[in-house]
Amino acid sequence: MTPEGRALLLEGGTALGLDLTPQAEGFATLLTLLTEASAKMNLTSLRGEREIVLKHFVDSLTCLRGGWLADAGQVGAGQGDTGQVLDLGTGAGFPALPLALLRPDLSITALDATRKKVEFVGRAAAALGLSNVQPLVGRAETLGREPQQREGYDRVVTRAVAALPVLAELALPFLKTGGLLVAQKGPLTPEELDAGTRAAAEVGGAVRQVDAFTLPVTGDARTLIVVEKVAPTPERYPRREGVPGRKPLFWRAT
Ligand SMILES: C[S@@+](CC[C@H](N)C(=O)[O-])C[C@H]1O[C@@H](n2cnc3c(N)ncnc32)[C@H](O)[C@@H]1O
Repeated sequence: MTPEGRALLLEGGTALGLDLTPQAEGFATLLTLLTEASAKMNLTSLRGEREIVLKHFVDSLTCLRGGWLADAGQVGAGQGDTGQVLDLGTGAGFPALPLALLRPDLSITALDATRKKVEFVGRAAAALGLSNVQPLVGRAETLGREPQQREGYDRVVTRAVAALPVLAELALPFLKTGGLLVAQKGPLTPEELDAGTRAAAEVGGAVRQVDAFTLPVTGDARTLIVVEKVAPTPERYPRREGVPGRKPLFWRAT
């Protein structure tokens, strides 16, 4: 990472109230791994140090806004003191890898349907010495029905994966009652929020916060949506693979 890239990383962190100095070397290694791997396969659309630092690294860490992940281990008392976090649709490891660098106390499962992306996340986690990241390949619709996955997590984080009604159906089955979905999105329309609120209620959730803000340095619009699981998800959800995206609850497919 160049001195300019490091300065941007630290500036972005400061804007989020985070001192990233201790993790700067880890982020530099991740930048190298991502750049090398992207030259060989289609891992991420973002290219170039500035974009990766701001729109992958700093953007990923905005899931820490509001402190919703601070007490992830407190949910489901008696299950150990490590918060179980699922990153649903992690892609090349975002937000899972930046989050794991900052929060060794969290046990993060990085799930994606695309094997080569998950394999990259596993390789990157090993190179970074992150023993708190577990890669998982598969579709959320199917894994969310497996007994060892369903209701297995304190938090689900997810960045840039789907419309809110789709996220609610895919994510809520993974959460213990009392757990939280922390969804990172771009701008959110009132219509999407309305459909997402109704979809969340259908699968056992309630929207707790909608936090609209701008990404440090770039000024891009972002929204962090927090949904609490207040009741078990009905057995019929999630519907079979592809259906939540094709026929979203209370929403039109995009
Ligand atoms: C636009 S990418 C975002 C990746 C990453 N979260 C990021 O912010 O860079 C969306 C990812 O979600 C994954 N995905 C979408 N629907 C999924 C599903 N039903 N189950 C598992 N992964 C899914 C895709 O394979 C893709 O890698």
